[in-house]
Amino acid sequence: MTRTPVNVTVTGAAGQIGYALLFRIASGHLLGPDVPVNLRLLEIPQGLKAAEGTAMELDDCAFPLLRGIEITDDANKAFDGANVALLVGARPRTKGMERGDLLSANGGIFKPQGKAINDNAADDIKVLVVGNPANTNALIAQAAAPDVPAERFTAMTRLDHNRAISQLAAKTGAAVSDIKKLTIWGNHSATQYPDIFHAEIAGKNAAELVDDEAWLADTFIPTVAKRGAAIIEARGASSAASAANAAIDHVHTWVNGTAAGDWTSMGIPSDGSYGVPEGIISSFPVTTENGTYEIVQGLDINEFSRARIDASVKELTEERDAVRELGLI
Ligand SMILES: NC(=O)C1=CN([C@@H]2O[C@H](COP(=O)(O)OP(=O)(O)OC[C@H]3O[C@@H](n4cnc5c(N)ncnc54)[C@H](O)[C@@H]3O)[C@@H](O)[C@H]2O)C=CC1
Ligand SMILES: O=C([O-])CC(=O)C(=O)O
Repeated sequence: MTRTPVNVTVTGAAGQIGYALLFRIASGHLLGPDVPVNLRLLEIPQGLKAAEGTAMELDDCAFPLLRGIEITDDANKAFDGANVALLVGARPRTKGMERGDLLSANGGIFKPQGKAINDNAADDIKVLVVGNPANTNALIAQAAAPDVPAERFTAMTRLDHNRAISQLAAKTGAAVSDIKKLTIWGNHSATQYPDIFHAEIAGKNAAELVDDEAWLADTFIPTVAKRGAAIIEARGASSAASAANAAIDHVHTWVNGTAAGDWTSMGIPSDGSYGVPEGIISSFPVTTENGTYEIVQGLDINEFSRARIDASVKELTEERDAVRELGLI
């Protein structure tokens, strides 16, 4: 049976994450090995030529699942009929830029893109925001799309999730595949909280196995939370392949489901669970099934975790208040 191709829109397609992402979407890693895709690439005018070059290379791969590529600088065209949207293009913080300037510059990108999604995307649209500050950019886009169910707007904390699994595997000597139920709470920023208190390593509680609160507080959490900065320091450029990989993981899990006995981390609009104010886009432990997700409920949050979740959530509410004051939501 021939399946209808899924329309996947990628913004910032000519950037470094775009370059690491598009080939994996076209080869079937985003949605599955039997799902054909149409790619829609959105760039600013200065990025169009490079996007065309990437499209030439995509053609040269002769991917059987890739049914078409469109390149545009018009958001309404890029999101027309989109089923999946990966919002990667963003305004990076430059020297001397205050946080308000950064939020306002990104508001100028994510508000019109949210509206274009609202007006043009397919009814089943799923949005992942990668461009930083990812959680608040997702909130801006979501607020500009009142006709789209809010839960379709998500922000990427899967890279943090994967980084935390890798660090925990290195500490304990466990295989990555033996680590389950790890959680990233809060913001994709240095305040994020990677939580191993409910995580399991080959079925045993990870925090009990590690049994080293000083390592948790002084090594594990800061290493995961500041990994992005460490990559920039080492590579001279920010994470690209690992960020693209996490974007693939995020959407693949959302569409195809979490494994039994495991969960993942996604930045999603809070429903008030775990005392996180309703509406802000914060990372939670979630299970996914049939293209929908649910927050894992009933976890016991100890004092160590509570203080850290609250600190990251406070930062998110401050970012929300700042974009509200700027008239962006
Ligand atoms: N959530 C996460 O875990 C991570 C997020 N990031 C963020 O992802 C974003 C992209 O990173 P890179 O690809 O390395 O940046 P990059 O600078 O290489 O590429 C960004 C691209 O976006 C384009 N762009 C800018 N404004 C646009 C607009 N309005 N519409 C369409 N395209 C637009 C630019 O022309 C450029 O080609 C950054 O904001 C970065 O901070 C990076 C790593 C991890
Ligand atoms: O700060 C950046 O652009 C990179 C980033 O988000 C990360 O690697 O986690």
